[in-house]
Amino acid sequence: MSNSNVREASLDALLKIHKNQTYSNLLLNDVINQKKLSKVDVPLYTQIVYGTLQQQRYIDFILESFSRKALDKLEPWMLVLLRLSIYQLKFLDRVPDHAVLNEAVTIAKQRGHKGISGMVNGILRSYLRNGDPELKEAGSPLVQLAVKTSHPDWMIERWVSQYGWETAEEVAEANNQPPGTSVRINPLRVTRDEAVTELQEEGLELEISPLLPEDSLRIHRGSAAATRAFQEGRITIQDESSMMAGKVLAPNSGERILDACAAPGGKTTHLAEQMQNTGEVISVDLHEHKIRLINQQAERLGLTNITSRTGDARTLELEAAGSFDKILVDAPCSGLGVIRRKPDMKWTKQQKDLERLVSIQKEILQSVWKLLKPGGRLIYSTCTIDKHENELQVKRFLEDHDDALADQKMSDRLPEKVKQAVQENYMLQLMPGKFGTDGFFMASLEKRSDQGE
Ligand SMILES: C[S@@+](CC[C@H](N)C(=O)[O-])C[C@H]1O[C@@H](n2cnc3c(N)ncnc32)[C@H](O)[C@@H]1O
Repeated sequence: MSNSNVREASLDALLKIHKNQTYSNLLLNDVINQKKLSKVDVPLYTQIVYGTLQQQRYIDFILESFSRKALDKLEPWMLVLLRLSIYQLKFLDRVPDHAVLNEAVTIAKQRGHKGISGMVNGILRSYLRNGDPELKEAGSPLVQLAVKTSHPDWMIERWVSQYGWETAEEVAEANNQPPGTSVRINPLRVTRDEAVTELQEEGLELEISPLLPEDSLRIHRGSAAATRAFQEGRITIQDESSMMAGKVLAPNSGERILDACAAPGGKTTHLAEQMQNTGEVISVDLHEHKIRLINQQAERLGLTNITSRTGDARTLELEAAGSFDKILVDAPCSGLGVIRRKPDMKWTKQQKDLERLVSIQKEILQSVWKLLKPGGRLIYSTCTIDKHENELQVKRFLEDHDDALADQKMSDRLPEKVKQAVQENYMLQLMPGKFGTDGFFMASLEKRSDQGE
């Protein structure tokens, strides 16, 4: 397939995302599964689609200074074509400028009329002649940072107010870096060293995780999902930050565990593995269609100690009070810690979504707390970095619940390297990229055992 077909496919994909018909993380699987592109074309396609989404704000800043028409007045396909062309001219060294220009003009001729192709040609040539506009033209220092790192103003504003300028900038820069892939080893089927040998024999380049050396491998080259080790349940693709939630909950063999927000089952299966396929993990998710995903993972990994069911964790009355040894609440959240995996989130997420999520998280925590045994442990986790969803949520919960205690020993169950990110001994806030992981939060709470006795 030629590069021009890759660009057509990228244009179609970005147009679908632009019209809110799909999400970036689903697209790639679609294109590969439906064999729309050959294997060799996938890296360029991925780079153009993800890169254009990642840099959209900066690209629009460039386009605004060269287009006579306001960008929202352009036909969507033309805007998307201009964006992906500017992306290649500015950020992709591997494609020569004249090739980008020629193909953009050809596509514009095919999809539009002569006037449109002339406009596309004019805008791209002006950019090549004049280069980037001055960043200070973007506005205040905050807006300049938002444009430079290609984020919406509200996200930058929120991070600056919650963490200060320096961290906000680090987070925003990290969000534009490619995400890593790590895998969790299924200890019921394979040792770490056996997994290393097998994956290397399949051609993967990897290293033993510096954070969780017994449990995880970082994959630097090759597709973990395509390996026999994955298909036959010897490994699971999971970020190391998520593995830490399972390590911190630390379920024992024979225990009864609730995973209150469980789909697609990444953490449920980790808990079940740690329990040596004994005891019971009750895995609940609000969405019926996602229960299938948990079951598929359990089957793939050979786990029979998981019971999955649909349910609303805000009103879980299916279980007797105090009937679980440990509970995981991996709550629905804004996902602001995983932007590098889903760059379109920058343009689809809205600030008002966060308020709604904070109240859902609060309701879930309150409801499942009743189900925890006295002396039991609850881990609350999210893949966001927003303080309202994280530390403020947990602190308020502790204030409102006399029988809840901050687990001061959480650090003992964490990798040495991340302990510097522990707050007040019972909360961990990982920032995106800082330790090579996603942005992730967890807090460990214990239920008093001396109440009501
Ligand atoms: C962060 S994801 C969980 C990821 C999962 N723990 C894993 O590691 O694979 C949050 C999940 O919560 C579910 N959810 C949202 N609202 C819920 C509710 N009220 N009760 C139960 N599950 C809910 C969503 O469907 C979503 O699958």
